[in-house]
Amino acid sequence: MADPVLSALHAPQSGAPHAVQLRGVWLRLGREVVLRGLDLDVPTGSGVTLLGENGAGKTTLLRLISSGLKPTRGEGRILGFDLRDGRAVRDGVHLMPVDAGLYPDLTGEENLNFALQMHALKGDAAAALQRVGLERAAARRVRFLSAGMRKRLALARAHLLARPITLIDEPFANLDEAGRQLTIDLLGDLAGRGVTLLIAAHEPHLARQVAPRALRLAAGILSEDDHGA
Ligand SMILES: Nc1ncnc2c1ncn2[C@@H]1O[C@H](COP(=O)(O)OP(=O)(O)OP(=O)(O)O)[C@@H](O)[C@H]1O
Repeated sequence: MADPVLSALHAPQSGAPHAVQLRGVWLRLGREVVLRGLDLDVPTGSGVTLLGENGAGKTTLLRLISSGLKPTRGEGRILGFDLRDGRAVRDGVHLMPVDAGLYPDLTGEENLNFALQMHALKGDAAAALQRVGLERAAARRVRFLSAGMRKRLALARAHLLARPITLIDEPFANLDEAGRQLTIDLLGDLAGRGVTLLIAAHEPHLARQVAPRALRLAAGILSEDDHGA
């Protein structure tokens, strides 16, 4: 028998179709209940800035949307797929984690080409490295790059993959002024191409330039934030 909640989520919406839909999502990690009954609708092609204090659950929510964590309770659809269908969800979603999530023993260029291969995509890794000012890091192993250089490389990867849902955890950390502007340019470019962006950040004035809608996580509850601009 069809699950009534999932069926309702799957039903045509009156407005734009949604890239992300969550209904009554709870998530417990160890002894802690991090998410408490979240409802969320993110229209396809829109941008959301996710705010909240350290430990509020922003990373946890991004991991849930990317299928890296399963809800303890509740339902959801990501690009129309059941939230629990990890294989389908992962193909359409890219998560750039806060530590960049690169392979330290591969070079910059190898990291980009490997990511393209994993998604059966073609792309110009050399041009992507040039765009983020990392031409000279192309042949260097990631373990020898600085934190800011890794962040630039991870941004280049997110831009190159341009997955329909792109989740970015703290894109501005470790970056210099030019790197922050570059990040806004690259993420703005993705937004302009119709990518749905969710950005967890402590710099709402920067993130909201490309992901204007602000949501705040506090005590496991998600609410609209009109004061984050
Ligand atoms: N693997 C884990 N096991 C148990 N608890 C965890 C685990 N990962 C995270 N937590 C807890 O979940 C809560 C939310 O953490 P999360 O990393 O999602 O917060 P955040 O909003 O991203 O914080 P920050 O702004 O510091 O990056 C924290 O209290 C954290 O201790």
